[in-house]
This record gives sequence, structure tokens and C-alpha cells, in this order.
Amino acid sequence: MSRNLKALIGPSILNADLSQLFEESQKLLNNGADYLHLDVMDGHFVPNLTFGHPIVKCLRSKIKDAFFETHMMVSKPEQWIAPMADAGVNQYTFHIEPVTNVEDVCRKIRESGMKVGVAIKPGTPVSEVEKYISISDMVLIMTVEPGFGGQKFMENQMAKVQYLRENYPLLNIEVDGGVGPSTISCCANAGANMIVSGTAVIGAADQASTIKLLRDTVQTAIDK
Ligand SMILES: O=C(CO)[C@@H](O)[C@H](O)COP(=O)(O)O
Ligand SMILES: [Co+2]
Repeated sequence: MSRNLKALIGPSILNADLSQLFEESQKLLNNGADYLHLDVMDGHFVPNLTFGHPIVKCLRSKIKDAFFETHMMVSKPEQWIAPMADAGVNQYTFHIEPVTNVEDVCRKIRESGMKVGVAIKPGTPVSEVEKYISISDMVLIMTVEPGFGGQKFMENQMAKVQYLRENYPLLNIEVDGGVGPSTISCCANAGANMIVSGTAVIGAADQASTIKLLRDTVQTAIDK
């Protein structure tokens, strides 16, 4: 794999104690998280609700320098670009499934100063997202049906990761859903370099060593 790639671990705070959002987030960063993955759900694109830009803005007011990725599980991603940029988001990752003009959304995200992530659900073919790689900074391959933390990792999604890594050696490929110590080798060997992990990190007795294990496994596969 290309040595120019970097293994990055972005814990999801979805299953954390959200009444302590700042403390939980700061703890993850102190324990070595490379970035925070913030799951935004609108109750329409997915059957669950979380939080939006006002909460992200509050978190940003207390955490100045961490990289924030918002995973936008929403039906109208275009609607939240400006508010999320204003809230201090660094990367805006959105699902392409409900969007008719993906190029437009990518351009608007970039113009607002954020990085662009494009995401697909397990049922969406990789060819659907491949079209947008040249105008994106990252592709997210979901390894569960989006909507809830704590689900079982879908190993059959690794074929998509493998295909992308073989064809795009420098692409940032993120996986999200059911990723933890027992599934990380699968992700690393397929070629993912950006790892979202929720329950496995939040619930770990030792967060720092869990984050390190995830990162070391991925970096070792990259350096092979
Ligand atoms: O986007 C999602 C779920 O829709 C994820 O970010 C998960 O919330 C990650 O949590 P685990 O599956 O690792 O518990
Ligand atoms: Co997510």
C-alpha cells in the first residue's frame, strides 16, 4: 500500500454519554483520537435523530483545534453546508443516495472551506461513488446500515474497499460501523486508512490502548 497514506482513527461519539459531550470528546482526544466523527441524523434519511449544527458549534467553542468530521445522514445535505461551516466543521461527509446533483454539493462544501467526504450505504454499488472521487477528499464505505451505533460489522463491504484501494492508491478511504479490535484487521487488509469506531472505543476499559491498537494495525498494513 502507498506509504504516503496515514492511518487515522476517528471515534464516533454517537454511543457516548451525550449529556457530557465536551468531556467525552476531550477524553477521546486526550486518549489519542486523530479526529472526531460526529454523526448527524435527521430522522428522515435514517430512522434516528441526533444533533445538528448548534451542538457542533458549542462543542467547537470548547475544543478549538481538533479536526471535526460530520457524517451527514440527512436527506438534504445541501441545506446544512453553510451552518456546519459556520459551526467550525473541517470535513463534511454526506451520503450521495438522496442527492441529485452531487457535483454541486461537493463544490459548495469546498467553497465553504470544508473538506469533502462522499459516503455510500451498504446497498449502494461502489461505481456510484467512484464518479466523484476526483472532486472529493475521502470516500466513506459504510459497514452497517446507517442510523445506529453498536451494529454488527458487514464484512461483505470489504470488496468495495479493496476495489477502491487497488485503483486509487492515495485515496482516503474511511470505514464506519461495527469497527473495533475484532474487525480492524479485515478493514486494514482491505485498504481502509480512516477508521471510525464508536462502541468499541467508547466502551473500552482502556481507550488509549484501543485507539493505539486500531491505528497500529492499519499503519502496519499501509507500510507492508
Ligand atoms: O454512522 C454511524 C451509524 O450510522 C456510525 O458512526 C456508528 O455510530 C459507529 O458506531 P459503532 O458501529 O462503531 O458502534
Ligand atoms: Co458515522
